[in-house]
Amino acid sequence: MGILEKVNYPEDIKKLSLSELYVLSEEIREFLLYNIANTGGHLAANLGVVELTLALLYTFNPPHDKIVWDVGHQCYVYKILTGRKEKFSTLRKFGGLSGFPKSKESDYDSFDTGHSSTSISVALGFAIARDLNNKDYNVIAVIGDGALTGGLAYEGLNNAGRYNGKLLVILNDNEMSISKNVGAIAKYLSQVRTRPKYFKLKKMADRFVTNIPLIGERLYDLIRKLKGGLKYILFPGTLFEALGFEYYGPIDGHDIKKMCEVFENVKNITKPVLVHVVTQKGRGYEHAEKFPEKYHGVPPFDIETGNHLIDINSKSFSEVLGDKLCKLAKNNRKIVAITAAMPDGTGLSRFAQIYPERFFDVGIAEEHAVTFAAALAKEGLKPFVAIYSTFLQRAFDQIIHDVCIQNLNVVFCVDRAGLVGEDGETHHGSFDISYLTLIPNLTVIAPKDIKEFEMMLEFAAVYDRGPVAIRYPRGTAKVVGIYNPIMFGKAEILTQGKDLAVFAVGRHVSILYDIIRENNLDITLINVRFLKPLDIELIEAIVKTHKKILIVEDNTIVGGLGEKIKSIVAEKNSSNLIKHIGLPDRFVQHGTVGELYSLLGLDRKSLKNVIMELIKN
Ligand SMILES: Cc1ncc(C[n+]2csc(CCOP(=O)(O)OP(=O)(O)O)c2C)c(N)n1
Ligand SMILES: CC(=O)[C@@H](O)[C@H](O)COP(=O)(O)O
Ligand SMILES: [Mg+2]
Repeated sequence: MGILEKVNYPEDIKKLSLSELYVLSEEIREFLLYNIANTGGHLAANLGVVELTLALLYTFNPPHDKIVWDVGHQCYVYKILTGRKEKFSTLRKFGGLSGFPKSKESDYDSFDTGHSSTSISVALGFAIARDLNNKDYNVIAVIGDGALTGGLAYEGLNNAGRYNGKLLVILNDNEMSISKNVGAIAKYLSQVRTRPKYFKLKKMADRFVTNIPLIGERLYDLIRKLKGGLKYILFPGTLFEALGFEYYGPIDGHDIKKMCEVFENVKNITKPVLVHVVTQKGRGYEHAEKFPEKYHGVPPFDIETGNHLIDINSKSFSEVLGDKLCKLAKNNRKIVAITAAMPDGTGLSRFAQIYPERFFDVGIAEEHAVTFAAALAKEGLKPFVAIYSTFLQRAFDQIIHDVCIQNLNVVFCVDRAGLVGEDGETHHGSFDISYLTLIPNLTVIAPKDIKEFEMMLEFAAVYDRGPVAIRYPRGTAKVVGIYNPIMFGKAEILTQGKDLAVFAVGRHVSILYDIIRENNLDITLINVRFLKPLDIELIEAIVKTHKKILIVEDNTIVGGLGEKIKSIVAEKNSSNLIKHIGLPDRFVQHGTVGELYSLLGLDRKSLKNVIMELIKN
C-alpha cells in the first residue's frame, strides 16, 4: 500500500502527480476488496467510483465544499480519503463506521443519506443557503443513473433548472441500478453514451449557429428568432439542457485527467451544470465486473472464488415470496408483480423470467409503484407490490390516497420489516406496523415463519375485500411447525398456560415458542397474525384470564401492537400487569441483528429473563 499509506485527507491527494493518482486508484481497489471481503458491504458501486472520487477530491475542497452522495452506498472511497482509512475495518459493524454518509461521523459527510434520489434537492438547498448566507463554496451532487429513475430527482432538477448560481450535478452512469437499470431515461442515457459522435456534431452545430454572420437587419432578426430553435431542430438538445442545465459529457469516469479538467472548467459557472460520467460498476474485480448485481451489496466473501461466506440453511422470506408467487400466478392470470428496482432483493427475479409480461420493475419509484398498482387493481388485476418496509415509507400517501380510500385489492409484500442489521438507521423497517395499521381498509398481517408466509400469500391472493399488507423480516425465521388455518382477523394460540400471556409478532413468535417449550413454562403464547384488524375478542378474553401480559414486537413502541393492546386493556379498566418490549422511540444504529436485539432486549436471552422475572412474582 505505498501511496495509500501516506494519503489520509484530500490535501494529500492534491500533492500527487497524475501517475501517482492512478497507482493510488489501484491501491484503493485492493484496500476495498480486502476490507469488504471481511465486513461485507456495497462493493461494486465503490469499485466503480474510485477515479471519480479522486478527481472530485483533487478539484474540490470538502468539507468547505459540499459533496452530496446520492443513496450514499458508494461513499466508501470518499470515507477512506477523508480521514477514516484507519477505521475502515469497522465498516457497518456495531459501533463502527456507517456504510452511508453520516454527518455525526465526520464533517466531510455533508448530508445523511441511504434512501435514493435526494441529492439534487439537497444540493440545491445547500446552494441557496450559501447565497442567502453570503458564503462561497461549491456544491456537488453525485447521483447514479439508478437514482435518476426516482421521481424526487426530477423534482430537484425541475426546481434547480431555474436557479442562477453555482450548482454541479455529476451523473454517475454505469448502466446499473442494483440490477440492470430500466426505463425510458436509462434508454435515453444509453443513446447519449453510444452516440458520442452525434453529440460532438451537435456541439459543432451550436458553434455554427452562434457564429452565423449577421447580414442585414431582417436576416439578423430572423436568425435571432431562429437561433435558439435552430440548433434544437437540427440536433435536439440533451434532456438536461432542456431542463436548464449546462450539459458536459459523456466523459470517461475512469479518466482522472479528463475529469479534473472538466470539473476545473465548470466549477465557477454560475448556473446549474450537469457532468455526465460513464463508469463501470465493479471495475477491477473480475467477479463484480461480470455480475455487478451480485456484488452490489455483499456479505463477507472469498476474494479468490467470489463465493459468499454465509451459511444459508433455510429459505429467506424473499425467496419464498418469489417461489410462491410463481405458483399462484400459474393458476391466476390476474396476478402481476411489481418491484421498485429490487427484483433480486425482493425475490421476484424468477417471476420476472417466467412471467415477463406480468412483471414490472418500475425503477426506484415506490410512489409510482403503488399508484400504478392501484390502477391495475381497479381494472381487475391482482398486483403484488414487493417493497422493503423502509422504502415503502416513501409511498405512504399513495397507499392511503390511491389504494385504501378506494379499497382496492392490492397486496403489499412489505419485506425487511423490523431490524435489518448492518445498513442501520436509514434501512431498518422500524415503523411499518405503526404507519400501516393507522390506515382504514388496510388489512395488515405478519407470518411467524416461511410456511405461514406461504399460507398468508395464498390468503391474500384470494382475498377480494380490499388491500392487504404482509410484513416479514430480512432473511428467515425458525420454523415453528404448528399451523392453524388463516382466518380473517383471528390470532393463533400456540401454547396455553396460566402464568403469563405473551403476544408476539413475526419472527419473535418462534423465539418465544422455543423459550416456553425448552423451559416447560405454563404460558399462553399468541401469534398475533392480524395486526389489523386485531383479534379483539381473543385479546379481551386473555385480559380476563391472565393477570400478566407480555407484548413483543420488532417495531417502534410508538403506535405499534403494544399500544393497541394496552388501550384495549385500559378501556376495560382492567388492572393487568403489562410489559411491552419493542423498538425504542429513537433511531437504531447499525450492527448485526443479533447485536441490536440484545442491545434492545429483543434477543432470546433477554426475553427469557423478562419472562422468568414476570412469572416469578
Ligand atoms: C428509496 C430507495 N429505494 C430503493 C433503494 C435501494 N437501492 C439502493 S442503491 C440502488 C441502486 C442505485 O443505483 P445507482 O444510483 O445507479 O447507483 P450504482 O449502485 O449503480 O452506483 C437501489 C435500488 C434505496 N436505497 N432507496
Ligand atoms: C443501498 C441500499 O439501499 C441497498 O443496496 C440495500 O443495502 C439492500 O439491502 P439488502 O441487502 O437487505 O437487500
Ligand atoms: Mg448506476
